[in-house]
Amino acid sequence: MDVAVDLVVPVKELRRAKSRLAPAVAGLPGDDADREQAHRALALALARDTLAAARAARRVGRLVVVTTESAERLGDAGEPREVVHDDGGGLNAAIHLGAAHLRRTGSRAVAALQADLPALRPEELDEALAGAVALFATGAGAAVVADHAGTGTTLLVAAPARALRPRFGPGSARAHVRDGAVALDGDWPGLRGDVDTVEDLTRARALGTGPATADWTARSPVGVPTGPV
Ligand SMILES: Nc1nc2c(ncn2[C@@H]2O[C@H](COP(=O)(O)OP(=O)(O)OP(=O)(O)O)[C@@H](O)[C@H]2O)c(=O)[nH]1
Ligand SMILES: C=C(OP(=O)(O)O)C(=O)O
Repeated sequence: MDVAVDLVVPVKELRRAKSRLAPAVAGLPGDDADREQAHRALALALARDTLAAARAARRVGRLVVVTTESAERLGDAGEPREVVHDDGGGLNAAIHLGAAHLRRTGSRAVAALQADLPALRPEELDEALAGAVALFATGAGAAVVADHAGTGTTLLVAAPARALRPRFGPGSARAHVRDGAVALDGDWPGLRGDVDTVEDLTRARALGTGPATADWTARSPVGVPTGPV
């Protein structure tokens, strides 16, 4: 196996996650509790598909999830991964916790991957990680993959000798580049396809999502346009 990079995936507490996706469940039948349940199920489906694709990537070594959710909820029992408890400090703090956990016991390059990439394909992640490792060989300290809009970050990779220094949040792609990360080019629509809004979910469906998100949309069609993107 061509292992090169250890991965941190932050997964927010499901009942607080993906608030911008509320319109996807607003028209569903039932009461508020039913819609909240469907909203949590959608956030979980996005994370499960992301984690399954990441686990299938050949270049991913250890995979650490930082979350308050249970490991069993987040995927198949057979998927090897470690879980670090989120201490409630927010997204960048969660990534710091995961990276520190990895670096205490390892010396590989470390990356942070967002957990809302339901159309991610393992080959895309492998290509991006290979691109980052090639850059490190030329002296770069970090590499970044911007989201489909070009403003956010879906993947941040740090060379073995450098701290990860996550600056996730609005405008994070530019913040990571300002901090020395090199932006990776690549035709990786699934890797760049973070799902924050119903429009993003429609785009991801057109690319083809993993089974958890496909199952959610099949069972909860209201609020998710089914026409051409
Ligand atoms: N562990 C952890 N993960 C987080 C936290 N905040 C965001 N994330 C994760 O970071 C990634 C990107 O998060 P956002 O798109 O900002 O997600 P969000 O806060 O759930 O979405 P909105 O409520 O719509 O802003 C997703 O994988 C989230 O699960 C946090 O406080 N802790
Ligand atoms: C947290 C980020 O983005 P979003 O909230 O748009 O997913 C980011 O891109 O750094």
